[in-house]
Amino acid sequence: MLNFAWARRVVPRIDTQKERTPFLERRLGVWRLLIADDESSSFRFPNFQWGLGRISSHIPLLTRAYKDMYSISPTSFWLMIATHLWYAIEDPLSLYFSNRLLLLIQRSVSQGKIHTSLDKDLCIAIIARVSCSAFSGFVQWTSNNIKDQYRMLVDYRLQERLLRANLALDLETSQDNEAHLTTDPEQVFRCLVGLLDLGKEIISFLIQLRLLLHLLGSEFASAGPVSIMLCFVPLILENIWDNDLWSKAYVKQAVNGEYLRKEALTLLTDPGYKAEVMGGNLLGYLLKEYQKVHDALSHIPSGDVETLWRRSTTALPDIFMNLCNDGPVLYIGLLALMNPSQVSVVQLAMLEQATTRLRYTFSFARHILTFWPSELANLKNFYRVLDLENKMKDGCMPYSPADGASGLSLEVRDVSFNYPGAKSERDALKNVSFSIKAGQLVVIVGANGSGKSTILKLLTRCYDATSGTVLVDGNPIEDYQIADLRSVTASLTQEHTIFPLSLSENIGIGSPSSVTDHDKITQAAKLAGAQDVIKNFTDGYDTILEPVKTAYLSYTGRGNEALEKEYEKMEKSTNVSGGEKQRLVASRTFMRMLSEDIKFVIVDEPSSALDPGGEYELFKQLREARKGRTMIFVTHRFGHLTKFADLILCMKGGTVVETGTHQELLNHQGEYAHLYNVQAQAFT
Ligand SMILES: Nc1ncnc2c1ncn2[C@@H]1O[C@H](COP(=O)(O)OP(=O)(O)OP(=O)(O)O)[C@@H](O)[C@H]1O
Repeated sequence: MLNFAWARRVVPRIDTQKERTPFLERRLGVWRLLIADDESSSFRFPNFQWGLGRISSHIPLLTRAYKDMYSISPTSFWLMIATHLWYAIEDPLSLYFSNRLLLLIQRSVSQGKIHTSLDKDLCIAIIARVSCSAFSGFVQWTSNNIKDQYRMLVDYRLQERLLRANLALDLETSQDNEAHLTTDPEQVFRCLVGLLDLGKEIISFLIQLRLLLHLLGSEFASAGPVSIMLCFVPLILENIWDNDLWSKAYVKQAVNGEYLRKEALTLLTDPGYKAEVMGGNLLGYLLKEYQKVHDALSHIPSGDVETLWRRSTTALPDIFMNLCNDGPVLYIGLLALMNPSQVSVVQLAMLEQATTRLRYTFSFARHILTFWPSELANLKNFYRVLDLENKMKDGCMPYSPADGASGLSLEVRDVSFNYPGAKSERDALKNVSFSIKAGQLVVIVGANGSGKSTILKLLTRCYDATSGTVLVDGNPIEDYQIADLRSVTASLTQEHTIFPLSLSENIGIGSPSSVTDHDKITQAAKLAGAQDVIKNFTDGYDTILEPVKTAYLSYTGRGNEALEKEYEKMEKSTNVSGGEKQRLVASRTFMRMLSEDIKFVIVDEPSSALDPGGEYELFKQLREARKGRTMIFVTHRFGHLTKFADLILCMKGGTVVETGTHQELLNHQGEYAHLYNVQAQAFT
């Protein structure tokens, strides 16, 4: 790698010497650029060396990937290998036929008459050349078709595997960095085919080399090796002057304060900020601030870093590279000048043709190896995500409540818990103990951050306690099969949201086995008070409130007014109020609760956006569905629920500070009474 005068080495602060990764740093305009510089200054074929080294160290991974690819469609796999083999010999073969044709024509012309045998040879050569081209066209057409179909099939299967792996992750594992690795299954196919392409180019190169030496014959032998060497020169120089930013591994960071402020001010034009910007009459202020940062930026070269990089280079490398590309032809021309009698026009043409093909082979191989590292990284990430193991171990014991059971009984014994990776010093829960009898209606109250929602997460086994035990019907919760526990639980929390599906499916999915049961769906919507909301939509239950992106406008379509209007009509997402959304989401929980199987219901503050009437109705309907179920509510509003509760848990700072009924806790005059009185005072 060339050491640029402007570059300075940056070593990130990492503890061990071994882990140090040097970068070249450069400032361009508002950007700070860090360029990976793994092999420092010695001369090399960086990409080739890198690529082959990486390939060998990833053989197990590649073998696994090819096996997967093969198992998806063995026939397509072998057909693809066969077409690659054909492509490997196609170039040398057509080169051979072309040159044979040229030689025969030359001989024919130089002898001034056409011999019978020569004529026959010429015919065969023409037929061979034409057949080769025709067959090549056929293989190309077939291989494109096979490859497209195979790619779609592989993409689909790999997407499915990734989806399955992601859906199977538990909450804790899904929050891990590892689960968020960037991976695109579509690139997996490209990576595997890229390696086949590379193999094809290597075979093709070796055969071409052999052929070239053979075709040139003994009288012109010395020109061959030198011409081939000259083909390498541009490749070597390209690596030395590898000065295209796109071919480097880099990270760019905007470090100019004014630029960042300009970006922030521009962001404020987004529709999400519109109401506040208008309401605050911020137009004048924002324009003035924008002008200020704009003035401050006027002396700094603007544009993206890639453009700035290009502008900072000179034309000399480009000129020199072009001359080097012409090296083989110039060399042969020189030979012809020095010794015209020895060099024939046909030989010149052959050499020119052969060296052009060789150069093409080199640059194609280089192109593959430039992009291959990122494709390989993607492949690696893909399998890392597939191989992720859930941190939470599933239990073996099935959970099947007895007939006529009045709900789950729960016991929390001396439980402490901290969220994985939490930055807080304080445990989210500390030495919490309580027990809930089957069929009880329990309300958890307490200040923000006191641990109410966390308790629900442990009772539904979203997380396991750091210490202590949670018992369900007398057995440790970890002993049960998680899927069984989930199948008897219904939940409604603030985190519940509307899926990008029809309203009917949004509700029906609460009980997947009844997803098409329209009567049940309307009943659930009625219980949640969502029926009137749904009736207002033209498409009723078929409405999709937040659809996935449906339309794409091509780049050249921009500016075409008629097309743009059509495009805008195609994108329709509908906004609903916060309260309407909560009613729709609650319908899904009611749908679930319509099933007799549900024995445990948790409700976490689902009514923040509901009007008082809506809130009262929601809690009433939930309470009325309590028969045969244990119910736990988390709420900040005491009125509708706490008076009906069999048990109230009052929390503070991660512990349960009081337990009892509404009246008992009021008499106790502690934390609960304090919270209750604060609310009650508002109405007196
Ligand atoms: N995913 C998380 N990662 C790290 N810490 C968390 C996480 N969720 C909650 N906490 C922390 O755990 C503590 C208890 O949070 P929890 O959500 O249980 O409180 P809460 O009583 O339900 O609060 P609120 O009334 O505001 O909903 C808080 O200190 C909170 O910051």
